[in-house]
Amino acid sequence: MSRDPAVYKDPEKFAPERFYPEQEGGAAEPFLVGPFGFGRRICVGRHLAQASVWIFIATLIATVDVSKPLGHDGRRIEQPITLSTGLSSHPGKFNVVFKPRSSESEDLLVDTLSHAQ
Ligand code: HEM
Repeated sequence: MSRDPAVYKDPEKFAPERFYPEQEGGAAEPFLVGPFGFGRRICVGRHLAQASVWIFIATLIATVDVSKPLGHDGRRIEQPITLSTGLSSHPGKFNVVFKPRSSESEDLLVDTLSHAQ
């Protein structure tokens, strides 16, 4: 459903801006509805789940740089991206480096984590 070329232009491409409204220069492609079910038994936690993912991603991209790991030769290690198939699809294992953007970012993350435990 999420990769139907009749609904999504170039559906395999990672293009979050596809969901922007037309007034903001986007294609206004529809948000997915399937992952949380349908009808009267639709997931009651969907708003909490979506808000939690939003906060997590926003925190991550605001505070850390995410990059490919370096090999012994100092070059970035390229890794194949694989996806499982089935009822839901998960990415296969790959390594990344999370590096705080600044000492302030690092302090913020450490402080936040210490309150979460
Ligand atoms: C990304 C996270 C989540 C996904 C993908 C997800 C997905 C789903 C799906 C597919 C269903 C079945 C809907 C159907 O039968 O049509 C469901 C049901 C349900 N979910 Fe979630 N869910 C998520 C997070 C949560 C959270 C955070 C909570 C609670 C805080 C929650 C509570 C429930 C409950 C109670 C049901 C049963 C609803 C019913 O049968 O009336 N879910 N969820």
